Amino acid sequence: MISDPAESVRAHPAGSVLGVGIAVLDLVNEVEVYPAEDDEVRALALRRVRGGNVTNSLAVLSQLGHPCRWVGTLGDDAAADLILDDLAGHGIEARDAVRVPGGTTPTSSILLSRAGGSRTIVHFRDLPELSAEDFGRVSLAGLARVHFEGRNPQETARMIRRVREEAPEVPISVELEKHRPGIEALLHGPQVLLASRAYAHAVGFEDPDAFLEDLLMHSDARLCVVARGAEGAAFLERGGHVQRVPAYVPTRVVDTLGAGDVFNAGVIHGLLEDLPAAEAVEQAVKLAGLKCGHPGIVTERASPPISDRT
Ligand SMILES: Nc1ncnc2c1ncn2[C@@H]1O[C@H](COP(=O)(O)OP(=O)(O)O)[C@@H](O)[C@H]1O
Ligand SMILES: O=P(O)(O)OC[C@@]1(O)O[C@H](CO)[C@@H](O)[C@@H]1O
Repeated sequence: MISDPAESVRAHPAGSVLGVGIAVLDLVNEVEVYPAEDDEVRALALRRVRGGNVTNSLAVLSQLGHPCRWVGTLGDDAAADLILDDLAGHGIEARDAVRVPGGTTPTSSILLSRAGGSRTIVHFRDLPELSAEDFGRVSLAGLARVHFEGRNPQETARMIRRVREEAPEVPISVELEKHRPGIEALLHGPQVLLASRAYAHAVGFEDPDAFLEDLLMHSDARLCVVARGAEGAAFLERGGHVQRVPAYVPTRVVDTLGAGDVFNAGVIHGLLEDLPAAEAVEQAVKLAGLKCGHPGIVTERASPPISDRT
């Protein structure tokens, strides 16, 4: 399993992490090098696994000892069964998941290049997303934290409002992975915003400092973080200044699929452990870096933790 920050893992009976977002069937084809258009190449390996940003993050959080719950929509197909089995195997509670009659579970066809460890994702989705009405049926009792994918902004903004009103003591984080129309509606309410570099670019920023200052100014978050791929991450706390954290470079980058999801889990883990923001981001960078040197998000539950190989 991915380890290191996990070395300090303790049991977390205090409350669970509720993750809200899509679950996906990932068809991961490992190839020697990324092919050219109209090429025909043999894959070296094929994995059919559960994916999706929030469920990936929950799988890591569960591995780190946090009780986890997921809510989102699923199709009416074998992929949904695979996803539910996998979540159950990770001890992630999914009883609030909404199965859409006749629906197809979102599917990502992924090429993972062994040459560079990069992942290229072609994502298919026509499944309706979780509505605020569905979320209204989800119990907010016993939560330590809620983490939302920044998608379906109008509905997600209503879900955030519900958490603020009914469980004001529960901290909220939102992932800003892609810029979507109306996403600004998600900047008010969450204490923590976790952005990707792609999001920063999409809203017009190359420079992480300027991006984080702008994001903090236009939100009421107390912590804004941006993941920067092989350049690591940067963060800004309200009242502080931007700090950059260099990437943790594994011996060899073999698989960056889900690095952002692992990174987000690392930050959330740090905050659940009451670490200062700098330490939470540092250990998230380390966790994500370790993950890049290792195939998959979490390995077989039976296998021993990988150690820090540098
Ligand atoms: N090539 C890499 N080497 C080391 N760490 C990496 C590498 N790529 C990503 N990371 C780590 O993973 C985090 C998330 O990476 P990012 O590329 O933003 O995610 P994704 O593309 O999966 O959304 C980064 O902040 C960094 O800490
Ligand atoms: O590599 P990333 O971007 O961190 O995330 C990968 C991933 O969560 O994103 C897709 C959904 O958008 C999933 O198919 C896949 O598992």
